[in-house]
Amino acid sequence: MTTNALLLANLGSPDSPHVPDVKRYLNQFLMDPYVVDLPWPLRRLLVSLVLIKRPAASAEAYESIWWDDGSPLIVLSRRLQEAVRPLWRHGPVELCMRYGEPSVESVLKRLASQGIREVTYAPLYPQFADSTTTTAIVEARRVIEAHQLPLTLKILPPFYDRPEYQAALAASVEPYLEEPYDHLLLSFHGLPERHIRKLVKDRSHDLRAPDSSKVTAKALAVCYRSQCQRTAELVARRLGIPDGKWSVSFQSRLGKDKWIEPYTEARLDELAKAGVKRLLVMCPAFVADCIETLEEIGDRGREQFIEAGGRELVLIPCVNDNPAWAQALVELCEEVAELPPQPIEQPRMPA
Ligand SMILES: C=CC1=C(C)c2cc3[nH]c(cc4nc(cc5[nH]c(cc1n2)c(C)c5CCC(=O)O)C(CCC(=O)O)=C4C)c(C)c3C=C
Ligand SMILES: [Fe+2]
Ligand SMILES: [Fe+2]
Repeated sequence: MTTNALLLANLGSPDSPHVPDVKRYLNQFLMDPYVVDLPWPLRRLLVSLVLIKRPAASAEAYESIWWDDGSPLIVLSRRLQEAVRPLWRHGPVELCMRYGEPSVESVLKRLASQGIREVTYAPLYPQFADSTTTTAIVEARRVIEAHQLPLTLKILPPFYDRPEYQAALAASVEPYLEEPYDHLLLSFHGLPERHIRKLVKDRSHDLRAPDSSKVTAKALAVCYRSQCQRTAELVARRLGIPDGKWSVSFQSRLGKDKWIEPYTEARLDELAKAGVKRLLVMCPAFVADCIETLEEIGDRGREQFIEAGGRELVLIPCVNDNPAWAQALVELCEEVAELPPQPIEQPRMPA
């Protein structure tokens, strides 16, 4: 194999937890047509309205979780990069972020200038969504085309059901099951239902389905909610958690649209009211802890659960830089790197 760089791509964070940086980051993020999928004038209007109050609220949330060496998402992604480096035998291992720094553009340009010609590109999202996977791929292709970079991309597909990932995920949860607990909640990042309806052609596809067993392969390939449900079923089965002792929910709703359900906020109340005292929560839409896990679940969610009558909420860390996850990621990426170059598909256009 020729020199093949591994490029890990995650979502990104603001440069600092201060309002101007958070506002710039939110503007870049929310103006992405794969995230807020409205025609430009409407998107601009809606995002401008969100940018009146949200930057201050988000800045306060970022401030509360920020580490000495930066945003947890970035620091943990860097640590993963370091853990992967000695395992990847084919070339350099780099890290980029879809929003903020280090940008996809700066890293791809640097790789090309170093003489790299092949890049294994790994969007670090276990489940597929246009607002994460597609936009990460479209941005890399845009950069290559705009700067005429002599790079071939080999892309890691979503890996929610891959045994390598599932084993690493389950191993990260196992120690938390040793003490008695009442329930395990798997809280995934939410998504407007519309994002899924656009992709699933089958009108009878059920966006409320309590399990993934009846979902067709075609729908599963593009339905984020079904992939989340399948992720949870596989990990619960692997860990031997009985049905009824685990459930799925979706967090981080923004705006007034209908997002996929059940909402995590509602589930936290329901579980406390149903007598759950010691609740474990894991967040398998994320491979690195971030504002969504540490602040939304670890701080606000915990407070809400206890106010509703629960006793303890234990937030299980993401796979982060666990050696088993670094090894699994390398195995998944090696498989992709060994494939012949993929034909360039036309990316699906937003909105
Ligand atoms: C329309 C809004 C949003 C969609 C759709 C969305 C999808 C989505 N996001 C992630 C992963 C992450 N999101 C993070 C933060 C975050 N997400 C949104 C909005 C949407 N996300 C906002 C406004 C924010 C910023 C924080 C806030 O103000 O609440 C993060 C963490 C970033 C960090 O710096 O820590 C991640 C990771 C997924 C997986 C997803 C769809 C599947
Ligand atoms: Fe998000
Ligand atoms: Fe959030």
